[in-house]
Amino acid sequence: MERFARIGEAAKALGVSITTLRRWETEGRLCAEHTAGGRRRYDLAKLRPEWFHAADRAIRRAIACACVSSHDQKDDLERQKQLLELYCARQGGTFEGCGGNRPRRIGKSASNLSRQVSLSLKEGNVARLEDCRERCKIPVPVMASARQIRLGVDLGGTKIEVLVLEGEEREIARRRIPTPTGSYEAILDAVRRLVTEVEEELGLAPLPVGVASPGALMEPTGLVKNSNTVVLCGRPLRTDLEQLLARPVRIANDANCFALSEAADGAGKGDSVVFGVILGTGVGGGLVIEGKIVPGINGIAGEWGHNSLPWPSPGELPGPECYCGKRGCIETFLSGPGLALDHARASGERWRPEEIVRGAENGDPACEATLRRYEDRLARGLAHVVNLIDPGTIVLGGGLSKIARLYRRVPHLWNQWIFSDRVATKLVAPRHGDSSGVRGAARLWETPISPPPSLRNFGKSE
Ligand SMILES: OC[C@H]1O[C@](O)(CO)[C@@H](O)[C@@H]1O
Repeated sequence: MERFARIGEAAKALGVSITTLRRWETEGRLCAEHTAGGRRRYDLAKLRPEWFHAADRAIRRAIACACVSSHDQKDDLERQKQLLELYCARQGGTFEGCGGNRPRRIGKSASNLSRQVSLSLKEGNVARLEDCRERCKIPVPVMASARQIRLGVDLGGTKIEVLVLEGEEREIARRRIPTPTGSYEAILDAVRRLVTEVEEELGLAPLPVGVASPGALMEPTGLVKNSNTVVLCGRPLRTDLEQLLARPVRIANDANCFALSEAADGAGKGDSVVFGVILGTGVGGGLVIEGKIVPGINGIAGEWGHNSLPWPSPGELPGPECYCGKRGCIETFLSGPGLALDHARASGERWRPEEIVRGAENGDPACEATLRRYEDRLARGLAHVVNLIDPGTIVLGGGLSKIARLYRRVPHLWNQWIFSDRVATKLVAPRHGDSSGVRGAARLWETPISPPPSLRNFGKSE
């Protein structure tokens, strides 16, 4: 690959049009080099450093440190972290996140941190923030965060959606396409296309991206686990997207993003403990406490869909086979395919969930019986959730959350299984419908997820 590219090649490398590239140059966000003959060339090693530094990436170690001096500078800290994260992504590395604090207060860990920084400075591996600003000539997310623009991607089993949110509520762009089936690379490419198209159309500098995805990232490898979109399993989704998009990416479980969105400005707003449930191709759950996602030490908090169905009747045992290798998981009864399978077993008819719901509305006894079994199982499953975490609100999401009767019937049924004389938990429909996942993904850049345990100890002596 030629390092010094003509304008068309450089625009292609960045995934933008020539007009956008020219505008960035006029705005001083990137500079061209000049050949001896006075021709403009764009240095790809600066624009897409990850293509050129793959070899030394493996041996380089960077410590990124952001600091502010008081609590009311939280926004400033977040901006510094975004800048550092972008810098690391541009160098081809992955930023794992480190908090900033008042150095005076963090005492021992501060001195360990500064020892690590000076060691790395000696090794030539640390870039000061000023250096990052200087080197990140190409658009930085600081600009976006000043305008409070966030970009979320919902990477679902059936559709990929991109959303750009301005401020708290305003959706300024949205795109949705069917998820390409069968190939991980096709999924990555679809995300890249959607993100760059939407940014280009709005004339935005590359934004940091939040992604909602089924499953979780295995730490410390960052490989995906537990995704019902099985081509994602075992893949380094975050690193691959960071490299492809040349920017920092945060990924969280789809149900966690859904719960975050509904707790922030949706049906759970005002409640300190909100449990968000996905009833779709898969069944998942996310827990948000005081406005923050609780990811859990294994990254699986809320995954109630892979517990076995509680208080099973003999006819429900051992239960259908699950893709996770077990039998009788809640997901095998309460997902869309689970509902269809249950109806087919009982009636011999292979109907889709929406046909079963319509059938029940039109008085079909087999459809009515299927929905009653579904409601009873949902009540038992959610009773476990209430007994365990006792949330103020449970919000249902995913395709099956559109079944209106669930909100009337399930709270009557769950009383018998919940260990309390009175149940105040509300079961509610999502305010943002099936946009909640993508809204929560965009919010990943506003409410940082608590760092995994390995990073919580960052700066402490080993
Ligand atoms: O997509 C819905 C849910 O399905 C799962 O992959 C489990 O099978 C969860 O991780 C996700 O939240």
